[in-house]
Amino acid sequence: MGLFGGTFDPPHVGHLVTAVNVAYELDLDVVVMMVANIPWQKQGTRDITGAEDRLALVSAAVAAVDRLQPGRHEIDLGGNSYTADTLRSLAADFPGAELFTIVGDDAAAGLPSWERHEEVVAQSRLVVVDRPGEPVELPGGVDWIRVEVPRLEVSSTDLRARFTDGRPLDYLVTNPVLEEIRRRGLYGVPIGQAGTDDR
Ligand SMILES: Nc1ncnc2c1ncn2[C@@H]1O[C@H](COP(=O)(O)OP(=O)(O)OP(=O)(O)O)[C@@H](O)[C@H]1O
Ligand SMILES: O=C(O)c1ccc[n+]([C@@H]2O[C@H](COP(=O)([O-])O)[C@@H](O)[C@H]2O)c1
Repeated sequence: MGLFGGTFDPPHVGHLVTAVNVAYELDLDVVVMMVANIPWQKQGTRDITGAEDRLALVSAAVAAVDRLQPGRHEIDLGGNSYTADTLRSLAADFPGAELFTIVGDDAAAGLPSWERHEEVVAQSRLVVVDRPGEPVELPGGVDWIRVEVPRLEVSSTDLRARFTDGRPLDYLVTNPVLEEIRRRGLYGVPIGQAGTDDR
């Protein structure tokens, strides 16, 4: 089972392409896209969309995708989200499952700063995918599994900026996610904006 966690504010095609390709390459039955409740290292740097809204976007993103599932364990655990606790919770729910923690190389570089990171390494195999840009030095002492996936220069930060300044979102974010954003009036988009639905 793969654990692919994130803030997903919002989820984009870079996340989805990563998750399906890692599932395929490592022959994982399921990859859980785990929505961080409080991404403590990002908190304070900007306003973060509510966790239930972000979960609804991830649910919309993966609804039609085999092997991908939305995860609400971190929301249910509450408070700051620590991957060490998430892995424990998944291990309790799926006894005996081999766990793979999947991260982009930017997140991988930060592993030593994670809460009880040695537990993360002990409880799971660490999988890293490269994002576009400068190669990142991976923390030592970890037997990283590197998986090549199509590198897409997409980030949630860029998408939020596009919502603000009106640049196109097409092909960077999937239509079900855009519809859910409109339904919920997130990122400054008027609720039920014309062209989607009238709710
Ligand atoms: N384009 C991408 N390709 C591969 N992995 C990605 C990509 N974007 C994000 N990731 C990985 O997905 C996980 C969750 O990322 P996150 O939700 O923070 O997205 P983000 O686009 O980096 O967000 P932000 O721009 O707000 O920091 C992290 O492991 C991150 O490295
Ligand atoms: O466990 C931690 O302390 C920890 C600190 C920072 C990030 N993480 C995890 O790394 C993943 C990517 O995080 P982020 O903040 O880039 O969305 C996500 O699963 C987070 O829960 C985990």
